[in-house]
Amino acid sequence: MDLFLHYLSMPYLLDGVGYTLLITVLGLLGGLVMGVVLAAMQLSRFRTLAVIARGYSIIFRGTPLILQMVFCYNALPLIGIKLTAISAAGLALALNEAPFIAEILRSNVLGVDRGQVSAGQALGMTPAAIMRRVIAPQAIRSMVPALGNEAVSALKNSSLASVVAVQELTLRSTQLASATFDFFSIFFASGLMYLVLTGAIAVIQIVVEMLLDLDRPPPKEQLRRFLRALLPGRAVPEPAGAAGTVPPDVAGEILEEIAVDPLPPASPKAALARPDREARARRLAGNNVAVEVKELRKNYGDQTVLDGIDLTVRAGEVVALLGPSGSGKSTLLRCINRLEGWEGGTIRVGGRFLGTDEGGRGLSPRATAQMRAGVGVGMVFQQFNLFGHLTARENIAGPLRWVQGLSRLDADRRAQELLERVGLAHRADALPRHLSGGQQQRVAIARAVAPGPSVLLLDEPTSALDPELVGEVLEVIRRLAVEDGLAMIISTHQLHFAGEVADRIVFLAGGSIVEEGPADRVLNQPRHPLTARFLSTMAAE
Ligand SMILES: Nc1ncnc2c1ncn2[C@@H]1O[C@H](COP(=O)(O)OP(=O)(O)OP(=O)(O)O)[C@@H](O)[C@H]1O
Repeated sequence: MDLFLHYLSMPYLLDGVGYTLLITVLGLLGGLVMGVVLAAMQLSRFRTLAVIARGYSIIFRGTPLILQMVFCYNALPLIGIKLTAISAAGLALALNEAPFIAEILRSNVLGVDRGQVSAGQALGMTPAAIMRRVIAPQAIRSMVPALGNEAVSALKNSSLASVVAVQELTLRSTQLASATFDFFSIFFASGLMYLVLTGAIAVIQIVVEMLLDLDRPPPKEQLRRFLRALLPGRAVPEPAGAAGTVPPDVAGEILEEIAVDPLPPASPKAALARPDREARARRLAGNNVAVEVKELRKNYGDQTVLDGIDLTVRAGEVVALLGPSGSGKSTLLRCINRLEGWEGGTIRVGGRFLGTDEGGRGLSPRATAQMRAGVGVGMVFQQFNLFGHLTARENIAGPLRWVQGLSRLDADRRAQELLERVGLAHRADALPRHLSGGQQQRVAIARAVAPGPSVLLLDEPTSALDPELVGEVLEVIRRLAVEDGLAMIISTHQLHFAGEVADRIVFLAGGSIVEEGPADRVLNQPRHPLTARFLSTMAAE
């Protein structure tokens, strides 16, 4: 035992620990930097870069680290790069770690819900802003455990540096054991030193995970969890109310969450029924054109999804898109917002060709995003697509700061105003996953109208909701239509709502508009047999 304690505090071995740490840090930091570059290359639009990165991964994941160490130390000098043993070992470890770290980064970036990316695009965020504000914060949270694993394996792999005579812990332990023949005490002491180092990595991982935890509890509870994670076998006293019973503040929160949160009273304007439809139609006919779609053709592979669509929507007009599933409603909305490209025809929003310059040449994703924000076209998605790591308030205020350049104060004020308007001011600090579907969609609508768009596209805004939540969302949309005078194109299966709110109904089937006209006329006296069949099927449901 004495010998064991002696080796534990022996400077010769402790120096070895220092070298071990140095190589590990070099390997991890270098691997992280190269991993980011490799991941970016693999995710890039440029195929050549992706192919080069993949080739690198195949070579460096597929060959033993020990050979890479020897290569860096003995072969690089042949081409004029002479490194010290420690630098060569650090470089080899970095080269070896890079493809593993790149895969962790890539898979976590791809794991972020694509709907949130579409929402960011629709809000006018540039690809860089989407990466920085939406993808990276969520990807980083989910990659911490895998990076912790990688750090532990890098630490253990650093022992291979002994092959190029780096005096790290394993080499020094072996040398000492060969000289003293006290194998057991020395290797036991060095094993314990490795355990302390990997234990420290585990502690760092736990702390980072806790700091990044979006549901982070108060500091006292955090300390208790930390101790419980460190001492899994030992009972750490639960605070009152933690076991079995729900503490009063949490119970209050849950009750608040499930409580009905009614919309504020409608403005007198919104409470009124639609004014005389014919007078309104005449007034709308004199308004500027908000959206103009001409001869739009869109294919997915061999399938023609939109086949020569012509559609004009005027400022303030509400158009309901009806049609059977697969008729192309969502695709049409996504094309209008330039979230999709197309094969033929033109689309103008607010008089501008979104995504192309005056000469018809395609703009970069960044320029398209800026144009989207400039023309003022908002979008609400079937699956809400709220940014999962941001509170309701931040979902609205964030894009106002990042895209419209508002100050934090102004953006927060506008977000609060809109949350009040959709009846959710009391849930401003809630994360999307703590809101019901109806509440999430109300926040998503508030987010879409926050920058004051002139055109709002709503893609089946209620079809992902439980029936009892549909009404609250439709009421928010109805009020927007009446109060704000936005041009709206709504794809919906809610016939009653379409009849009440829409000025015009456009019926799509097989990628073509087969009928369009005033909402009450189309709903009550459809002229095309497909419209009639669809309406009677929907009515029967
Ligand atoms: N990204 C895609 N890749 C390939 N095909 C697609 C893609 N998106 C849509 N489609 C196809 O395009 C057609 C139209 O789809 P779209 O979602 O626009 O219809 P929809 O009328 O909105 O349907 P629903 O009412 O069910 O949402 C469908 O046949 C669909 O399978």
